Amino acid sequence: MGKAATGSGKTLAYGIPLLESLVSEPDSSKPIGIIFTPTRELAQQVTQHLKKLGQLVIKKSKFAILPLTGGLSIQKQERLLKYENSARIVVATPGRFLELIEKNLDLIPRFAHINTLVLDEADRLLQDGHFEEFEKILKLLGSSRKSFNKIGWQTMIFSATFSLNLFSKLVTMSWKSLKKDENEMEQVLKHLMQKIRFKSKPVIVDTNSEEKIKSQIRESLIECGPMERDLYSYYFLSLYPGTTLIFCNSIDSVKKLCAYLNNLKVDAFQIHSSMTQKNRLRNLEKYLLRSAQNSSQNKATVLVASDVAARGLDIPGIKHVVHYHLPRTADTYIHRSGRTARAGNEGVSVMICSPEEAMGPLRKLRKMLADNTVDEEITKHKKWQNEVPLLPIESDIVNELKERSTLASELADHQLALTSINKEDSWMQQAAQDLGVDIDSDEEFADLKKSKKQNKAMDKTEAKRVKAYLNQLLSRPIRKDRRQKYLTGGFVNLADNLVKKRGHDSIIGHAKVDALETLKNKKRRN
Ligand SMILES: Nc1ncnc2c1ncn2[C@@H]1O[C@H](COP(=O)(O)OP(=O)(O)OP(=O)(O)O)[C@@H](O)[C@H]1O
Repeated sequence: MGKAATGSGKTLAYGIPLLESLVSEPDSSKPIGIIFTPTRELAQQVTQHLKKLGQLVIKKSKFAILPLTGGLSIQKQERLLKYENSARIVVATPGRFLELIEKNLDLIPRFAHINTLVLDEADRLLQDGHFEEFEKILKLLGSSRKSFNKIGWQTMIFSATFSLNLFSKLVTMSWKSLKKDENEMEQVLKHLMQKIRFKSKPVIVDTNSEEKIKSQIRESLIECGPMERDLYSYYFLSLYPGTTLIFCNSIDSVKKLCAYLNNLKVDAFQIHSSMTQKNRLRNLEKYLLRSAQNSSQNKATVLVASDVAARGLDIPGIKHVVHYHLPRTADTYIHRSGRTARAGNEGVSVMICSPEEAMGPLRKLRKMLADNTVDEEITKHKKWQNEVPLLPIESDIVNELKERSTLASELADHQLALTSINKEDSWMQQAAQDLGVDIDSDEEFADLKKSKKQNKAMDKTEAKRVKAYLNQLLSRPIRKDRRQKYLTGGFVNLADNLVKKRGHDSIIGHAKVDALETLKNKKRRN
């Protein structure tokens, strides 16, 4: 059982021994190990990671390390499984793996030969509803294995978090139900022993028993009204460009925020579970590519994501993680934040929350993340606000951004309403065609369509006008302290900064700033 901070290299901790086995048994076609991951993207990433590491030694088959995940063609996966020397190491999501072995029972004895079973992000299995498929797989492989009298395989489980408390819902959980962390590991072990049926107590390698959020992550907080999250996200991106990952709690918010940012000419891509797998992977690729182009120009590149991207993803160069909504549980907060500050780097994690959230869920979150090693007395008197510094907000810049933000938001609502109407329309057309009904002659259908359009979307000319006006606003540079009349007046000589290309790339009159440095300086002053 391996526990280590996010981004510390757990993949290779299990990957290297697996590859070693592969190299030491090059001529056998027997599977060596199965790695289970909770998401499809993570399975693809682990496959790439291991393939890269093994490229010089794995020569027998391109498919020796094979990802088997949902969302991609099962027929193709069935075909690849038949190739010689393929699937020596399988990286799978439990659902698809179960589907494959239930469909083709010959695969059960084949995979029952493995020596190693790895569960990445294993603590997810402790959560309700995540275990059934995995349990079925264990049963099928286990009973087949008995028939050829093999001793058990080695089970390795990994995560950055192993704690039952961390799964409690931050919104509904009461203060009293927060248990102290004593014997927490024991509780988790008991739980896992029942579920995974370890033969004996597992060896635990815990590289960070005290720290819950790694010290290379600078956390921070933006407090704003519940309807101002868009505006403050835009503010953050305008002031601190760089590769950023923004997490939202709902798919609708992901779609809206992505459209909103694109309207503001910020390069934003989205990823959420209701997209097709191909589009999810394509958007991740586009994000990586654009981020590489933009970082040389100091421009923001954003991935707006639901929690499908919270665990395990290793995207190089993410400087900032923004929690557009507070996550629902503390484990999600740790994993989301861990998408930055990877492989020894530093990074920033910013929570955007309303004052109401700050009084409830945020306080609970901070309590759960509090360092257990700190003297009880000190912790008791330590104000939770001190633990998460507020990000300094410059109200004149926020005011500058307000009008464009409102327009971009209206336009995004309009765009999303149009998309959903169009989708419904094509669905209705199809249904009508199937039933042999002429949809245009049906007044009820036409009225319904009309009222929906009136409720959600602007009319065409209005949308055009808003877009044109927004673009006009966007063509004007943002200026710090617009009250300063002349570029050469005031404390900061704006003209001089402009000529010498000093200062901020998109906010005239502002110094170049870096979120990480700002927070480091703030902490020093505190
Ligand atoms: N010894 C090393 N030296 C330098 N970089 C490393 C080393 N080991 C791993 N890395 C790199 O560190 C990054 C993070 O590794 P990995 O994705 O395995 O982290 P993790 O611990 O699984 O994180 P998470 O808990 O978020 O899944 C990867 O890009 C990996 O290539």
